[in-house]
Amino acid sequence: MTTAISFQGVSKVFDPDGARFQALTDVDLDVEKGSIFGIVGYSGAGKSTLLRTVNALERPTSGRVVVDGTEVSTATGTDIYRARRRIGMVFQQFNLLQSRNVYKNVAYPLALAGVPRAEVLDRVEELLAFVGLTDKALQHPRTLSGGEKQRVGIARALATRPDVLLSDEATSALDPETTGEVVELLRRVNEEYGVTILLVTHEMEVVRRVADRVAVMEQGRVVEAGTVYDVFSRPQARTTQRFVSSVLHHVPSPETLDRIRATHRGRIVQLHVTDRHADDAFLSRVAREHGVDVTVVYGGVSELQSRLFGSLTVELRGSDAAVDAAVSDLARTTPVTAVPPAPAQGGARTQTGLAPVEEVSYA
Ligand SMILES: Nc1ncnc2c1ncn2[C@@H]1O[C@H](COP(=O)(O)OP(=O)(O)OP(=O)(O)O)[C@@H](O)[C@H]1O
Repeated sequence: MTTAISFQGVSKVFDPDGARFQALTDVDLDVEKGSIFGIVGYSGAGKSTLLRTVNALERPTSGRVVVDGTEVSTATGTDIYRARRRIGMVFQQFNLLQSRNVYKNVAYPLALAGVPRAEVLDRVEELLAFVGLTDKALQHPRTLSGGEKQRVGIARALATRPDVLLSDEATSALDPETTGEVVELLRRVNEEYGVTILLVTHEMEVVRRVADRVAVMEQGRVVEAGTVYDVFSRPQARTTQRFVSSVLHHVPSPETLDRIRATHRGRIVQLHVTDRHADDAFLSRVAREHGVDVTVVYGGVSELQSRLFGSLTVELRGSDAAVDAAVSDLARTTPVTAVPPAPAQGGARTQTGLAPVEEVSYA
């Protein structure tokens, strides 16, 4: 893989007025050229600080940040100026110049770079057409909707033909429909201009829709990273499980599980479904071969990056030996988690809703 952005042991300590605060600790990540890489985490996790090291708006206290071969973390003078021209940025609050119209906002970085006027005109026209705002060129930002303002922000960020686009919560101020439009636009920026996108968000749905890979941050550290498929289908860290459960509803909440338990007296297990099961009537085969009844009592299957994944909660009924054999058989192709009887009223519950307490894994 060709690496566009490399974070190598990046740590950042803020020390305003002696109040030392460690915002980043030993972050190691590589972002592949031409990919969309999501960084998620709750407020204060250090996402923006990490993003801002890429264009040297923040300097690491230790470690290195390398963008297309240039070590931006130590670059100064013309080196940093040159590196920044290759890196665009969009912000949650758009950061448009209110006194200038849409055309002049998009033209601004080109004017700063001393690009000849005729060239500026061509580039701005092209970009306004790309983001669908040709007819708004002479309007001022205050007359635009949030989605339109962000499209101006994206056009402006692309003006100098960057290789990398940094998106800092670009959709967080937008409603869900407008978020979808902006996410779609980011996908086109990636596909049509080949721009590598590093995208900070607290919205897992945005990552699900558009990112190739994702890193989950907590208290300044990366707690999990991988392809979007792997992270969504088998989240490991508790924070990741919370984020994933906010957008996927394949797994019953503890309350729903209690209700299921009350009406289904057989053995209840939860199964991960992956694309290994795509054309496989695995449940009916297991039922037939082991002479057990299998009923799906909860679950769902989604498609992510053109691959299947999900979770099924099933009830198995038959003799203990037959059910044991069926569970062992299922566990050969998928992780199986046994669901114990519902706890008595007031009993402990998991916080995430991803799996009941005292689960027994057969995987
Ligand atoms: N210039 C600064 N001086 C002191 N502390 C800072 C500074 N910038 C950020 N921090 C602190 O570093 C921590 C991480 O902030 P950061 O903005 O990177 O988090 P985040 O994950 O992007 O969260 P949010 O989405 O709320 O911005 C926060 O506790 C924040 O208060």
